Amino acid sequence: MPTIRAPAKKQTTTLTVAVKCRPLSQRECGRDIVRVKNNKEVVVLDPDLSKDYLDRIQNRTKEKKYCFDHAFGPQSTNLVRPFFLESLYLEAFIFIMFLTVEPKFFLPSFCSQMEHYFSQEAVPSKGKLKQKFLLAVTATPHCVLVLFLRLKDTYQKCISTIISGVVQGLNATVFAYGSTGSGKTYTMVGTQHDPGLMVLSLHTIFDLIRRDKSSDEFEVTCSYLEVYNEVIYDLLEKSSGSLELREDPEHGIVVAGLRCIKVHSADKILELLNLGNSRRKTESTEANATSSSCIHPTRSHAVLEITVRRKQRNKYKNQVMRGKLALVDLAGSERASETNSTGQKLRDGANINRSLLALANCINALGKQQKKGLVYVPYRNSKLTRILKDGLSGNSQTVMVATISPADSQYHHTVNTLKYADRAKEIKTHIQKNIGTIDTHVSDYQRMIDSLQIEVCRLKKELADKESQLSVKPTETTADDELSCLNVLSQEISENVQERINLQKALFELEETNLRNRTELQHLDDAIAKQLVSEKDGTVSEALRVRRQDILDNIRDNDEAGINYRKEIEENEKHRCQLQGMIEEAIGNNGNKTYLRILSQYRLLGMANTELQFEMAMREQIIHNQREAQRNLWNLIMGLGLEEKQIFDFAAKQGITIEDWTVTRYPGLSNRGKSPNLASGGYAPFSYGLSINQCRRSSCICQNHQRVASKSFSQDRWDLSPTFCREKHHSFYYLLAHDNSPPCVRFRRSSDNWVSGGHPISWFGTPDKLPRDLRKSYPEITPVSSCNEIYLPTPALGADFGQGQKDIMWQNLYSKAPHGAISSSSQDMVKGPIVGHGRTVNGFLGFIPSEQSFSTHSLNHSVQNSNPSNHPSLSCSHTFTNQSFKT
Ligand SMILES: Nc1ncnc2c1ncn2[C@@H]1O[C@H](COP(=O)(O)OP(=O)(O)OP(=O)(O)O)[C@@H](O)[C@H]1O
Repeated sequence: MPTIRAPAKKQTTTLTVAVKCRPLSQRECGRDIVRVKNNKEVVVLDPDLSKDYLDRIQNRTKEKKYCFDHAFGPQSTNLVRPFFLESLYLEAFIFIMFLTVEPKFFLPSFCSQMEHYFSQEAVPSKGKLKQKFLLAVTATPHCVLVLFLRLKDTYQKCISTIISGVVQGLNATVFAYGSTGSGKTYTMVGTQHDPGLMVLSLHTIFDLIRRDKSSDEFEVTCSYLEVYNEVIYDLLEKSSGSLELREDPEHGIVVAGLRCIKVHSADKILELLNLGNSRRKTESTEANATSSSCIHPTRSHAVLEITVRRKQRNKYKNQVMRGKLALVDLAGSERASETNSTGQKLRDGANINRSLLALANCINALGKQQKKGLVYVPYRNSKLTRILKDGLSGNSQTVMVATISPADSQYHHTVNTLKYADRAKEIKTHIQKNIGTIDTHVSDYQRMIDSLQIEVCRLKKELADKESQLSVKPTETTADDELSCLNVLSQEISENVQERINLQKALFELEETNLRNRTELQHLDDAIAKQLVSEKDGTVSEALRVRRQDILDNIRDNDEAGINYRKEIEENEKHRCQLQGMIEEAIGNNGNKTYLRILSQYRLLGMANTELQFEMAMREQIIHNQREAQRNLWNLIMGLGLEEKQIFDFAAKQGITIEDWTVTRYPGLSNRGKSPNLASGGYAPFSYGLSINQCRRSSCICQNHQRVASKSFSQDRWDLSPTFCREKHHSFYYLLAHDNSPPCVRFRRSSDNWVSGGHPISWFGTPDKLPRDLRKSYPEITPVSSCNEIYLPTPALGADFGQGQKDIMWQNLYSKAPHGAISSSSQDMVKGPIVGHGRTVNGFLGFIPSEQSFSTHSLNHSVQNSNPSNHPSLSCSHTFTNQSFKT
């Protein structure tokens, strides 16, 4: 029996930002300009002491003040404070001494004693006692409060809560950001006497595992990598080559080939950590030689990743929770121009700054996003931001530790760091337990990759055999030359493919962002129109207008970025054609054609493998959407106010088992009518998935709330049904209307068509857009066969969005092709069974006929073509159509 599980609850949280100011070092002979107040406020004084009183009171100073979740002054250490160093401990000490010398206060009859002292004149030393009593009364809450705050102040407290989450299957990221020599490594790695966050968190993890009372099985693994010059190296390997980033549907961004070591104690990881640290790239720069206390600044970004797998032994036996803790020590954020570096050093600086600039841009965009709507976040601009993507906006509880120096010479760096930290406060992440599930089509892809890899191995072997045969031939040198030329070409072509994949993914994300922006714009327009109608004087709320303008700006910015990406893809394509031509020529001119052909085939297979991985990444997005849809379905079920029993009965009738029911109580949706979308007739902010079914086939989330017309054969009129949901999910396609006619239309996927059986026959499209004369000529749709086949006119859907589909061939909509027909463009009619379709881009529905074979050339076409159904993401998958879309 198929099973469904209630989705894990998602919790939105903001980034925790802590600032740590290191002590002034002996090498720095400047002034201390940083003040930390109340463990939260950071004041940076104006470094210019010559400013007169007037300047200061008129606020013409460069003094800056920021407030954060935590702020640590120069005296703070990574774990505990030295005793008696701080006034708190002194206060506490005095108080304890006071209590010890006055044992009467410990008596149980404390209150009555006090009454006695103050009511009876007989007590000779009343004045002294009263004084002591008042001191005790005022000191107690003060000490307790300050003690509490100070205890919270330690780093252990600051991050231990998120670390306990890692053992429960949550993700967490901690990264230190700051200029060179500001104390990032000290904070993250620490010293023997003052261990850093990496060490402390490891101890916490193992402590938690040791203290765990359940019978669950734990497995801790760790990896340590560095990003240097935009190249990823494994710090746990002695001489690691460069590693590639890959997007895994289940685990997010992963580094292919990175060593992951199983560890059983914190000490073992510390050993590895020390080993890895000794391999990090360090350099001495001008900036540091003069201005900082750091002699060998690190030039790379280091990421320690600790994964805790928890195999449950209770009733959810097959569940595996997987928590991930990423601890990141970034390189210094100073600008390359400030380091007076040249040559290799300048290149390092530029690359470090490229990563940090990309990180800063992501922080800026994410910060802006919280205030202004959806902004494209350029994660793809550097390896670092791709690695940190989850930590910045995805499923992770994240702590940013901004490190600063108190020296006046570092004023600009300090203020810059604090500015970014301040923006980062706005960033929101969504945490959710990583509970292991197995997705069938993901494993299908994995199987395909595996078989491709086997094929690659076979060819490799064949190649080696050929090579050994060739090595005895006299024409060795010429062959070698040609080979090395071919190698260079192949290398270039694989880089070219990688670049194109990155560009397409970026474009895809960008369009997703803008799609959501457009949906919000539509909602805003509706809201503004409603307000205009209801308010007679025609005044529209300023907030709505401002928001609308912001979204329009974002759309424009994103569109511009999209145009650039498209241009880059075109360039990339041209380059690829040139390279391919050169390879062909090289093969043609060569005597050892068979060998070269194998070599070329081997390279191409490697590329196919890469493209397949890209395809997997796209699928991941679709899976993500499906999960989102499933979550919304749960919301919807909860919103219907049905009894638990009713839902279980219904599910049982459909042959579905519901697992883990308890976690699905979503706030605000517990009662019928509470859902704003259902009750008010407004549009739902997201697509609501409405299918639970056993078969997992192709999938697609469609644009929500598009007006759809349906025509019932019993009545002779069109019913305009503005849907609040329109979604095809797995092998069904659902439509719900706000009103009651028809309340729900469901399309089932038959062996080769979409069938609407038992429900009114419906036509998808927008009749108001249907030209009048055509309406006359095609007054109704005739079912093609007895099983009520229907056609989904994709151009008509596109037309609803005004996406350049003016000349729609309406006759296509009524074609009576024997196997069902869906046009993949406005002009062509493609015959053949529909095996699935891709995804909506700008509200456009794209279908892929299974029997149509696409060449890589279609990619080129799709990039230039304004038809959104030919989106590059779809085209890329065309290469694999026959395997990947047939289910
Ligand atoms: N909280 C602190 N207490 C005492 N010393 C500190 C503290 N923070 C940093 N330092 C000292 O300041 C110097 C610079 O620190 P660190 O190497 O951690 O800087 P960094 O920001 O990691 O530099 P880079 O960007 O080059 O990696 C070191 O000598 C370190 O011992």
